Amino acid sequence: MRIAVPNKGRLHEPTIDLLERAGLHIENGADRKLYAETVDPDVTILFARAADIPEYVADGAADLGITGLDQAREAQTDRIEELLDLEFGRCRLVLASPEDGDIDAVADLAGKTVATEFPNVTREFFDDAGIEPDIVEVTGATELTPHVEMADAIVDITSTGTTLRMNNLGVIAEVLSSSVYLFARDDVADDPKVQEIQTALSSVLSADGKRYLMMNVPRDELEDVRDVIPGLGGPTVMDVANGEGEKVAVHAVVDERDVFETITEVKNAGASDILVTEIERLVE
Ligand SMILES: Nc1ncnc2c1ncn2[C@@H]1O[C@H](COP(=O)(O)OP(=O)(O)OP(=O)(O)O)[C@@H](O)[C@H]1O
Ligand SMILES: O=P(O)(O)OC[C@H]1O[C@H](OP(=O)(O)OP(=O)(O)O)[C@H](O)[C@@H]1O
Ligand SMILES: [Mg+2]
Repeated sequence: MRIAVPNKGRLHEPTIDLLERAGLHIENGADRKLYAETVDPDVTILFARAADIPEYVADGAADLGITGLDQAREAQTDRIEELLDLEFGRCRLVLASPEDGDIDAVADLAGKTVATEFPNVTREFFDDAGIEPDIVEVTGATELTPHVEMADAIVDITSTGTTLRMNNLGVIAEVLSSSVYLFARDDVADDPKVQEIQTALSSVLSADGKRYLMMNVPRDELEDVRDVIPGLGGPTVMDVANGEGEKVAVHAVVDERDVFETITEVKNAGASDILVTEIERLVE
């Protein structure tokens, strides 16, 4: 099984980090290497440009890919499936034009020029709007093009909005909302190994923002403590060795945001020896 992941740029680090946290430790990867083995002898990592990854997967060079949804849409292939939203690399593809110009609406672009790194997604957007502007493909610094009379508007990525603001561009419409996904070629999407990888990645996302809470509770106070523990399916209750049946251990998965308040509440309800730990993975 081969997974294509971004070789550089902003998606590289978080992708590697996610694979590591999912237990797919990379064994012999080195800077500038194009592939690497993992702890799982059946899983190899290929390093490719974020924009090329959908193509790699569709063509069979890789079986799985991790890249932005925007890139997958731009590749216009029906051979890849979106398996899992990995919840990072969140951004929007937007149509934007100079704040001080006369383009204020999608309809104003009839007969005009739009510059973008995403010509296919852009064409589809304008097709849906029933408008046919000229589309000029660029490979970066798209925000510059309206200021040098190359284009009347752009379709480009924005997240914080800083780049648009700095270049005096205003958003006219959203074209696509994107984040990084795990993709698979359609003929391997149901493969057990693919499912295994999907479960491993998903378990990292499920653990995000969760904490594991452990405490000892006198058996008489168990109901009071149980009442104040929020979250996931109720706590696990176990007898404490040598506790002579008077105390039980209570374990629970709690939302990180609830931990502070919960500790005070369980303590007031009679719990002691309270431990809070991080959770690496949570397979639901
Ligand atoms: N500003 C941003 N905020 C969040 N996600 C972004 C942003 N810019 C790009 N992305 C996401 O990252 C993907 C890769 O971006 P891009 O192709 O620009 O690579 P890069 O990280 O800039 O590296 P390089 O251009 O050097 O290959 C985009 O397709 C998009 O999904
Ligand atoms: O809304 P913002 O937070 O300002 O982000 C938007 C910018 O981020 C991306 O560029 P990137 O930094 O990846 O540079 P690049 O053009 O070299 O890819 C994108 O192409 C925008 O220019
Ligand atoms: Mg970029």
